[in-house]
Amino acid sequence: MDNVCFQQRLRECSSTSSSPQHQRPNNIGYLTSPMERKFTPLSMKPSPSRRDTEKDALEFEFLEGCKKSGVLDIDGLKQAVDPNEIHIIGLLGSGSCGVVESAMVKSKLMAVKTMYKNDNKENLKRILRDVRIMSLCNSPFIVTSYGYFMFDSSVKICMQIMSACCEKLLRRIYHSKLEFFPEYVAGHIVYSAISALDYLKERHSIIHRDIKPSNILFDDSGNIKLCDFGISGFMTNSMAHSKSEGCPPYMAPERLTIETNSKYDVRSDVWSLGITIYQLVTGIYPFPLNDMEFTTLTIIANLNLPSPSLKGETTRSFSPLFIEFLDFCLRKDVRERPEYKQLMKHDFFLDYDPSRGDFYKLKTINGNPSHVAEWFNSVIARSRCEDELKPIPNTPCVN
Ligand SMILES: Nc1ncnc2c1ncn2[C@@H]1O[C@H](COP(=O)(O)OP(=O)(O)OP(=O)(O)O)[C@@H](O)[C@H]1O
Repeated sequence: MDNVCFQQRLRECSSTSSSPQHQRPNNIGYLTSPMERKFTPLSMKPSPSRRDTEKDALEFEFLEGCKKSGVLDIDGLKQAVDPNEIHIIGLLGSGSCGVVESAMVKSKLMAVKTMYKNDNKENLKRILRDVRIMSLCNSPFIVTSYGYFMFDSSVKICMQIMSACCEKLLRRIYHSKLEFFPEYVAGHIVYSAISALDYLKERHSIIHRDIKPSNILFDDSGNIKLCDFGISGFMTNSMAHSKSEGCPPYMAPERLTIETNSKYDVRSDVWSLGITIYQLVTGIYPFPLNDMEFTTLTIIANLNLPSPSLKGETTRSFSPLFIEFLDFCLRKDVRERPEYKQLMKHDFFLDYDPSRGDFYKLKTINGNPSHVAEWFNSVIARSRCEDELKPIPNTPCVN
């Protein structure tokens, strides 16, 4: 490997705006401003001297999208909704691109994600991707979109409301000194996330590219769904061809290396899921994190250094099947890392497939009925809401 290129790619990654300490747009507020409530399609003709065809295409897509703005599909009923009918209740979360709030819309409780538009092409690309992919998807393992609103300076996506993301749960668990995610919950997350990722790949040729604890959501019934498609990409010949952003600490080694970062496939999401699961069950991000993100990324990208493994875990015990499954996901050399279809044949995955009847693991564990919903609700009951905002030491702070 050309060391100069490698170092350069690592520096790019560690300085990206989607680094763990995401930068937030300074115009984010909890409340919807009166400006946003008024829908006025933009006149977006760029001046001839500053013509950028890609930006023109994005702005055209935005104008086309405006035609469907304000039409929500709520429980099978399509209806035109006035932005004034969005009654914000409270903040659910925030990310690099905007805020997510709970809201009542036409007597339906929803999550409304507001993303702020600026002059930056990448910002518009990200917003449009999120809108487009959310509208496209129909999977029990992906948060459902009801529709969206487009305004001059922002876009709102109205979606199914979930109860908490894995990151918030992990923070609650850590600060209340509860047991980290049990293996059977990890199994349920693996089953749901891989089903969602496989659906995205097979049905829409989409790669998620941003798998991390904050993008995996729980509802009160124990359902697990993926969200946040802002940096997802469309693949050609099963390969992604853009060196798009992501969250560097969860990026696969091949995405950190200059020769391969613009040509990778869904196996990079397998790695990110592996790191996420490792963190949820041990409570620890598996690489040393210090002020120099560059150092962390160098360790991840170095194929000669060992991968994290639950084999060495001394504080908790895990089944050999789970350990093996995670070891497969965390193979540093992408050529040795399995794709979804291979992982879906692994016994650990199959144990959590509800269609397997008596073999379905969540029916009984040690003879006792065991449900993810019970676990989730007991964590919520036994921990404090304010802890969701407190970071965990040595863990990427992604939101
Ligand atoms: N449908 C939802 N229901 C409940 N909470 C949600 C929902 N969608 C998102 N959230 C919360 O809001 C947080 C931020 O959402 P999201 O990741 O979509 O924003 P983002 O700006 O794209 O963030 P990122 O910086 O991770 O890319 C999530 O981590 C989660 O806690």
